Amino acid sequence: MLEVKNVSKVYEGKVSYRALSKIDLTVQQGEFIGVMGPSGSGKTTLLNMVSTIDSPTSGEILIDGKNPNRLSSKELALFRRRELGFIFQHFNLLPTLTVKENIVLSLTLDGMRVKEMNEKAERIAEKLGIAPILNKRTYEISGGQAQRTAIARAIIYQPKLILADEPTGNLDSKSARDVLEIMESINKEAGATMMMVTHDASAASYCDRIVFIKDGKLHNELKRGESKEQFYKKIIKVLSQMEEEAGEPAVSF
Ligand SMILES: Nc1ncnc2c1ncn2[C@@H]1O[C@H](COP(=O)(O)OP(=O)(O)OP(=O)(O)O)[C@@H](O)[C@H]1O
Repeated sequence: MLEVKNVSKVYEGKVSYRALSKIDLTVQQGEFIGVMGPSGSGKTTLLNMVSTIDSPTSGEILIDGKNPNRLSSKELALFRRRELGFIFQHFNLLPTLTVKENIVLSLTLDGMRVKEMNEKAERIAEKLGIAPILNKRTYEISGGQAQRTAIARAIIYQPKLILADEPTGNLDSKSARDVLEIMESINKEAGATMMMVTHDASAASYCDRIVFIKDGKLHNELKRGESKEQFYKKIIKVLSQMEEEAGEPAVSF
């Protein structure tokens, strides 16, 4: 589903900075993969490459066999809208629109009929428990509701690949758990492939596999296999080892 082949990223500037170095990663269709590592290790850089927000300096990324960097800007906009779903830490909702309008924004851009859009929005909102707030503005809703709205927006096209950058970073623990359970069910029931960057070991324990990045390189990998609790303990162990090696905190609770 997703192939990251020998990808490096150098940010050019007065002093150029190599943020990623020769990353190889294959993600299977339907896999829920987590990306962890210390602050500044290159997690968001990797996610930005995969999400086509930025392009690698060398190497290539294939999504479902396609290299998005080879698409024209118009094709790329359509590819992003229809095949990728984005979930961010700060929700990135448009404050002047209602919850429903935010959810159906990409359908509006594609010229779908209003009745069909409303039906789709209502069906998804029902599933995510936000049906009662569809007509509220985004400043009238809680963080947990805002993230569910962002998830509804991300899955409206039933994308093959959903990318999440610290999706629980701004949520209390109950809302974080709700959001992770929703993401888990989208992954298991709709079969969407997911990639999530997180600092939080308990969020990461929802994944099937975690790759750990350190200094722009793949450092380690853990597969879930057993219970969330066992997986959580293993994740904490790797994070503490990384912390010891670096002499700085790599984990936040
Ligand atoms: N646009 C940019 N220009 C120059 N350097 C950048 C740019 N974006 C990121 N970097 C640098 O690349 C490195 C990796 O950054 P990145 O945001 O990918 O790290 P991260 O692992 O996501 O960190 P955090 O957990 O703190 O969000 C950092 O040292 C950062 O300062």
